[in-house]
Amino acid sequence: MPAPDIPTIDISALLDINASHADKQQVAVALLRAFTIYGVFYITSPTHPVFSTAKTHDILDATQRLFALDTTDKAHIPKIKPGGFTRGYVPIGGESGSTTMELKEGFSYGYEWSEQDAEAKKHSFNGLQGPNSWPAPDTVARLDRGQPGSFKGALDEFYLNVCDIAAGLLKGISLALDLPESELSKYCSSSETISFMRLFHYLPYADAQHASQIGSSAHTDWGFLTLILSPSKTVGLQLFHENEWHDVPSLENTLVINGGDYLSLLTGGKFISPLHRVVSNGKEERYSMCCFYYPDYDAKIPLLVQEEVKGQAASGNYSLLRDQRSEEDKESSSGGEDGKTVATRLLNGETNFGDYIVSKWTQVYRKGGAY
Ligand SMILES: O=C(O)CCC(=O)C(=O)O
Ligand SMILES: [Fe+2]
Repeated sequence: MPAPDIPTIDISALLDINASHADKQQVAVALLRAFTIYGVFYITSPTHPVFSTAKTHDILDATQRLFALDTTDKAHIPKIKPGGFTRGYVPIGGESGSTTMELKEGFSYGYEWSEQDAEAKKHSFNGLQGPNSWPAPDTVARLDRGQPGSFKGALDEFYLNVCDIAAGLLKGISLALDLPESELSKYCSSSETISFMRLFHYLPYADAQHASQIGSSAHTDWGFLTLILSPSKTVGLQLFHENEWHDVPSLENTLVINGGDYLSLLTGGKFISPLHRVVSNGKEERYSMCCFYYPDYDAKIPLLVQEEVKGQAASGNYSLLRDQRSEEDKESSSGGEDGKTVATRLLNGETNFGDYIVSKWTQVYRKGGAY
């Protein structure tokens, strides 16, 4: 299906501390429309480095070099583990949001603590904070291609820049909700230390029905915002809108924004957390760089919309509130609280966002995985 008329919004005013209130308000109006009709849209800001062809090339190049490593090098990158804190290599089949095999490999990294900070903080890290898991130093040196520090440098810079863009977007979203500009930032005082970036390499598969294999199963994202760069022009991300799947093709010098479940719940469902998936055209590989921007670890669902939120939860469309464990894991676990009970505690403000997300990552972890 051709894509619906998904807008591209120039968010420059939200990134410029000297912008006028009227300019920011204009962006807020566009955001309100995009979030309430689609939940997915493109953003750009022509003078910001993230939206430049040169920086897009750098980050794609670093991503492709990483996934081009041979099996032995990849085997030395620590693999993601169950338990919530997701850093390191995601092998093919090592994760799924459903019972379908997801044909992708990934690399997950986030805030780069200096060694001293990591050492000093190690006893007080929350369940979503901790040091990154990079490839072995000799592998990183090869990825640097003669320019020491360039590989990690490109990835770190991209992550921090994208977090800044997310923080800017929150101002516009606050205005779109008729709240003071700084309102939603209150829930994100240390978001960049628990949010993270995932680099993905999707492999082609032949199943045109996407039943036995898929790139990423149909799901909604759990957090505040997801910001996606995918320089490949091939088929990939799709949005479920008005009962049909629509392609969301990459557009030059833009990021795709996906509203997350947390944001949708804050707004009592007014802002859509869209159902989306990643599929293959059977021929081409695809690369994407996705930043999952979270609220603070101890954020709750604010009381302001609590009653409406309970209503939304009953409709059951959020992946955040669904049990995404494999059938095997559901069968083997007995006794503990079921997913629904824990989700209700989140909605009642009895559970932190962070503690809850830790349990979600464990749900989508799959044993094994191939290189
Ligand atoms: O790779 C993409 O474009 C999106 C991936 C995605 O939806 C996810 O990992 O949550
Ligand atoms: Fe997603």
